Amino acid sequence: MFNNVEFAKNKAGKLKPQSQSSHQPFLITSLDIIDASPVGRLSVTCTTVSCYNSIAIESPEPELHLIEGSSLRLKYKLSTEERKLHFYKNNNYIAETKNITKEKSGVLNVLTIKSVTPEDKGLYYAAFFNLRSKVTKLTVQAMFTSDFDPIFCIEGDELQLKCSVYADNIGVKWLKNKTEIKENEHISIYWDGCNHLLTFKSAQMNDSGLYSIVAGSVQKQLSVTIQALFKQQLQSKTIMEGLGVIFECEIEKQYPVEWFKDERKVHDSSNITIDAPKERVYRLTILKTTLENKGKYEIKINNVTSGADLDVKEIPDAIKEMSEHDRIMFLKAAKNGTAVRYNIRIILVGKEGVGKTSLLRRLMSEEIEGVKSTDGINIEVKNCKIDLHTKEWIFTKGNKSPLREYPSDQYADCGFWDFAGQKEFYATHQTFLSRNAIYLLVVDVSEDFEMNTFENMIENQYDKNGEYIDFWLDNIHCYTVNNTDESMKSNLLNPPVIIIGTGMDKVEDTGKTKKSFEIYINKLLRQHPKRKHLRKLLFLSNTKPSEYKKEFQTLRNDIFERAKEIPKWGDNLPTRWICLEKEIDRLIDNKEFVISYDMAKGLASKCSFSLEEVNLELDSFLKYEHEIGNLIFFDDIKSYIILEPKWLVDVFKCFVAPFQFQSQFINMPEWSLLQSSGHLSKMLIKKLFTKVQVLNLTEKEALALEKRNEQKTRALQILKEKKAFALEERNEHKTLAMQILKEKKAFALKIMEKFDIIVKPITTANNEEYYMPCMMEATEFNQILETFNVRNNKCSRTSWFGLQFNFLPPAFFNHILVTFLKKYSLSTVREHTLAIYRGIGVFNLETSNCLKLVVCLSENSVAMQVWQFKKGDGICYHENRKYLTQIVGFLCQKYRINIPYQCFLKCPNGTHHDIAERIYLNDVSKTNENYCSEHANHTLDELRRFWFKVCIKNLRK
Ligand SMILES: Nc1nc2c(ncn2[C@@H]2O[C@H](COP(=O)(O)OP(=O)(O)OP(=O)(O)O)[C@@H](O)[C@H]2O)c(=O)[nH]1
Repeated sequence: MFNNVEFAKNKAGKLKPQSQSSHQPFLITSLDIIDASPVGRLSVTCTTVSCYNSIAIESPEPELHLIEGSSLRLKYKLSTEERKLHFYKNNNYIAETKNITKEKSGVLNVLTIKSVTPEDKGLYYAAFFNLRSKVTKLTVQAMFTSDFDPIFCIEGDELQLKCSVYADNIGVKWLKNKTEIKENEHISIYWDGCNHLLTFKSAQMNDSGLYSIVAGSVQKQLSVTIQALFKQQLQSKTIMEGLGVIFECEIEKQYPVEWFKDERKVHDSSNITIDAPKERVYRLTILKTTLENKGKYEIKINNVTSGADLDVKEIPDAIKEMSEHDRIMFLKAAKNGTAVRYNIRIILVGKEGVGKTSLLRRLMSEEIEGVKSTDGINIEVKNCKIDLHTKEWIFTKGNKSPLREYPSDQYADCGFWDFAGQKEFYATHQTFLSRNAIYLLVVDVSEDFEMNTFENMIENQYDKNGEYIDFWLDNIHCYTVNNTDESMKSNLLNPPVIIIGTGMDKVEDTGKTKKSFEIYINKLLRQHPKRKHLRKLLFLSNTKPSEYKKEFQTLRNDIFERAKEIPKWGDNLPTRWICLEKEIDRLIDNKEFVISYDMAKGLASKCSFSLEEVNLELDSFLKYEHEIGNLIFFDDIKSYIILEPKWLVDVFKCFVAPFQFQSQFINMPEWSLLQSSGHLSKMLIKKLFTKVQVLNLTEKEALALEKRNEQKTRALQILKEKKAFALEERNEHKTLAMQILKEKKAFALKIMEKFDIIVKPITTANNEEYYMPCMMEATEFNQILETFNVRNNKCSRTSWFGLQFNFLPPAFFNHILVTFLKKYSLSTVREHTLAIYRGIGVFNLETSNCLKLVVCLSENSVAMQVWQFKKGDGICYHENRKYLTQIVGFLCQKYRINIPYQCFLKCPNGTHHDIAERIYLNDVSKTNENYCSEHANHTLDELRRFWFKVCIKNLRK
């Protein structure tokens, strides 16, 4: 029995002896509670007690001091092998973990902690029931004496990772993603005694992550977060040349900055401002971009760079050549975005019946059965698309989607204009020719192509192929445009011309024909600059093509390649302008060939043209479209816009009728009056208009046209809703439609007037009478001399003064003559008939009618002379001479054609059209002693005194 043994209530609620009076181990197998008082003390009776007098525990040292990371082995020896010890730390049972193992081997009980940490410090012992070992006090020295709090750093700033170890002889390794970090130009590793430092000179975004710091066998982790410096990066921009652009970025914290363009530092200049930062927002502004501003822009802040590209789109050439106001309107529209679009205009020219229409059909993959030479003046327009990447040509056939639905940045718009070859049309062709086109000059090589040059143009003698080639190349050369880099390199001129020799099926020896045609073209063009337009000679047969029609595919490829040489290829336009172009295409698809300005305004609003300035922007748009040949618009006759040249051709062809088609006018006495006097009577105008289909609709057609054209739903709605008033409304509507037709007729006349096809000479009393000199029959010059009795002794003639052009397009003379008609009063013959003839006008220089100025067209020349029916000695007509040269200068500017000329004089009785005796004013070999070889009695001074006040020698200087 044991008395006075104290028990304490252990955690598990069991009673355990607290202290023992004897050191003998004992085992209580049953315990009877005898008396429960006093509180906290129990009187117990032990019924069975077993004692293990022989059991003892041998303990490790009472104190141990370890370094973090080293291992701890506590070895306890139990005097019996049969029993196993349990281990405790700070009175808590120690369970096994990866790091903690317990082993028993015979009497040996070992507790192992593989790698100790400071958390392992405490009091350790082993126990077997209430038998306990001695306590071992473990202390652990931490390897790292610093904390490892997460680090936040801004990109570009210096990033430092620090740690301290407990002793100065301990090495530290820095790792990221299990790879040891080594020193390099951006990273330095440093230690000073116990302190270690890893430094990144400029933190990068990819420096974020979890770092490991290893000392001995201890590894710590450190989280690093790099915050992007730029809250808002620079954005790449595309801008139209002339517009301003701002590069802007926002950063986390304010730093000094530097801007670069293509790696060169950018400084403030008159066109570039670099703003001081506002609320961490940095800005570089280019006030007005030019093509030189294209490039890569970068801002460097604290070693971090944000970059963006600036693409400056070139203003289309056509816009550059327009007024300042139009350029401003264009740029305003471009601010809302631009897009690129590719247009190709192909103009087929050549003599009638050479196969232009057939060739066009072949190019469009159509059959040519039933193609006949066109009756009179005509124009056929066809469109297709070309895939810019695959170069595939897409035509609308069957149910395919309309061409306008192909995206304009991936497909080129290809428009063909096929002119009928009748030469009378040449009076008006300038309206349709464009500087931005590819010309297919079609020649039937089976015909005789020997050349006579186009002598006596006025008398309609263009009969040889060569004359046509020469004529068209001269005309096209007038439209020479600025060249692209590409064409400049190859010393070529735009617009490009491809000569297509058709009719190869009709020749016997194709090789010989090709060869002689090539030799012929070479001879024809010699060194003339017009030859630089020529890109290729292609020979084919429209009627008997090769098996796979390869020649037409070759031509398609050539067209596509040539298109790229034209300056307007890939023009960037405001997106809303492209939208309006598509709206116009839609109208053309619906056969609307002419629309009112109001209707165009409606479409422009639909395409988001600026509301306040819709008229101004629309005008600029229309001028541009006119310039590139997409439509016909005149700033001074705005009421209508011609969307398809066919409409204008229809009008022109009823007035400017080729000779062989004039039989249709046989029943019109007014037509013969026109031919003899040039007078275009009101009755004739009315009759001619009846032949223009679009201006001569039935009431029903007019009504339908009106409904479509103007989209005036008002009338329609009323018709629908108020059937009772239907009749009345219809009548009203009909009147409106007729009114529109009347307006269109007036517009057509104005256009013809604008093109100098018809003119109101100032002579006519009420100034309402039109004349059309180009349709008059030719009159012999001698006959005119007779009519005015010029050979009479009372009349003296001045010398001729004239301009000799390299090439004078017939329409150009028309313009000159009409300009004279607007300034000078025409002489009259037999009081009523105006002295106007085909290519000739006789004007009164003063009210007494004693001085008459005659202006004549001859081959490539304009010449004038004054008939003096009074003593005109000493009068100098230098003002009239200047007027002629001024007109030519003005017309060249107006029609943007470049036709060089030289001035000449000729003796009074000489024939103005004969080149032989002309004395050219820039020919210094001629001296005053030169006599006219035709009459051998006038000196140069005698010839010039009529036209020049200053000495001719001075003039040459
Ligand atoms: N043998 C032959 N006949 C051709 C060739 N090309 C066209 N033709 C025929 O010549 C005639 C006139 O052809 P078009 O294509 O209308 O000629 P065009 O140049 O358009 O004529 P215009 O409209 O009057 O200017 C038609 O009967 C065609 O079949 C060709 O290469 N060989």
